[in-house]
Amino acid sequence: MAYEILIVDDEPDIRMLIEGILHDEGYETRVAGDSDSALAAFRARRPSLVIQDIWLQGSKLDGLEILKTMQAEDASVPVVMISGHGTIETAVAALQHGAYDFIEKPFQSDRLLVIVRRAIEASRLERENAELRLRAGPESTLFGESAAISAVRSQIERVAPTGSRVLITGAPGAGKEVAARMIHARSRRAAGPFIALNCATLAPSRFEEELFGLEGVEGIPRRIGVLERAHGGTLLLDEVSDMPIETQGKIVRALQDQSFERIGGSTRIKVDIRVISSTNRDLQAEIGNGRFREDLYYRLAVVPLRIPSLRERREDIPELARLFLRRAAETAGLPVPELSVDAMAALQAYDWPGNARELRNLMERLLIMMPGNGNEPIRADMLPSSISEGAPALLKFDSNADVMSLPLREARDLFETQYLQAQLLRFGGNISRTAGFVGMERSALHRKLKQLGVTAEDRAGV
Ligand SMILES: Nc1ncnc2c1ncn2[C@@H]1O[C@H](COP(=O)(O)OP(=O)(O)OP(=O)(O)O)[C@@H](O)[C@H]1O
Repeated sequence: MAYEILIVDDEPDIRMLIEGILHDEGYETRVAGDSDSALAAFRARRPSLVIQDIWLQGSKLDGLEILKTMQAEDASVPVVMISGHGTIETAVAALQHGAYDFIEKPFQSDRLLVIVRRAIEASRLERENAELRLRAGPESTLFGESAAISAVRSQIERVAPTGSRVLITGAPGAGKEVAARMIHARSRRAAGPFIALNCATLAPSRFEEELFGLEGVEGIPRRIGVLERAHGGTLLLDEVSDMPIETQGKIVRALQDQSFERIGGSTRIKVDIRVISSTNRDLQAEIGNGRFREDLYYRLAVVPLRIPSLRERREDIPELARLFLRRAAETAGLPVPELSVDAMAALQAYDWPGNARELRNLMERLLIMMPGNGNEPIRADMLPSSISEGAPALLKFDSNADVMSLPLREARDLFETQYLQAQLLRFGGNISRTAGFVGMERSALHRKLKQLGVTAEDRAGV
């Protein structure tokens, strides 16, 4: 099947020129001259790629706004921007809004074709990767060597075989579902099903049918709910705080009796299920404002388990980053790239509001977008600017010409300060582990930090 490319440019000559170049290479094309027709074409049939001019005369939206709209509707279609002279800043903004690349006018046809080929290949790999990930099955081991995640793992080992209900709390993307799968995999129910119900994405009107199923009547087929499907195994109620309050009352009863009726049915169905729930909200507060039933809370939170955010365990970042890169490379059939020291330090200094999920997505994107397909190490300057800008000052040391104007003692103090700040950041501010790594006694490190004026705040990296 030929790839189809949508060309959006207000100048008919340029559109024809690009069409000609692409047709010669066997690509199919569609064209649009303004934002309305561009978006209509995009919505009518997804192209394999969009080539989008930044400046469009007489168009409702400019190229950047069209890009944002397309990305919001379907980020899997790569967009290559065309910029005229003096619009490089806009082109950079386009990259930040998800454009794959940009090409400056006037351009050589070879250059355009290289970018087009690469963009299509990258999006094909990205799609394949997502499919393979689904097939490879989800993660059921919480990786990481920090004290915080090791403590979570030992709690899991203890609680898994008991069959107790567990309430897992933690920020979005921190690994709550991985923890739930780990509990299931290490329980006596491991051979039974693991069913996850995401309460945040389910429409309130569909909730009860999804949970309890439907007794088929008069032409409506019978539907089996998740409570029945999870029989003999584990049911994860993901984002449980989003369950409608009326449904909460019904699930309390089902949990108490380990039995329920299908909607429209009158036979009680007995099940044997372990329920694990997860939330990123404060359920006590939800109880306080009447959105969550207290009796359900006490039934679910027999054993509470908190998954710490990634920024509370920065030591785990290198292992997780390498793990995610390796997984992505294996599924894409590409070599596993190294992460340079400066890239790793920048990753460790970043706060990861999206937690492990954000790290995983970034590693997958880097692998696919990298030049040289994994043969070169990933450097800090290849990371998004929000991450590379936060890299510890140490990394800029080499290019810091000012240091050459300092006497040796001051230059050494500056180096030691930056070096120790960066090392403390790697170890989450933990003095003992930092001391062990840099080869100093704990007390000597304390003295040194005091002498250099490195404060507790610098140590925690906040
Ligand atoms: N410690 C870990 N080891 C391995 N993979 C992890 C770890 N933590 C998270 N992941 C991966 O990060 C992604 C997000 O994890 P998960 O879905 O468990 O987060 P979550 O806390 O349930 O998120 P949400 O609150 O959005 O439901 C998944 O792809 C998961 O495989």
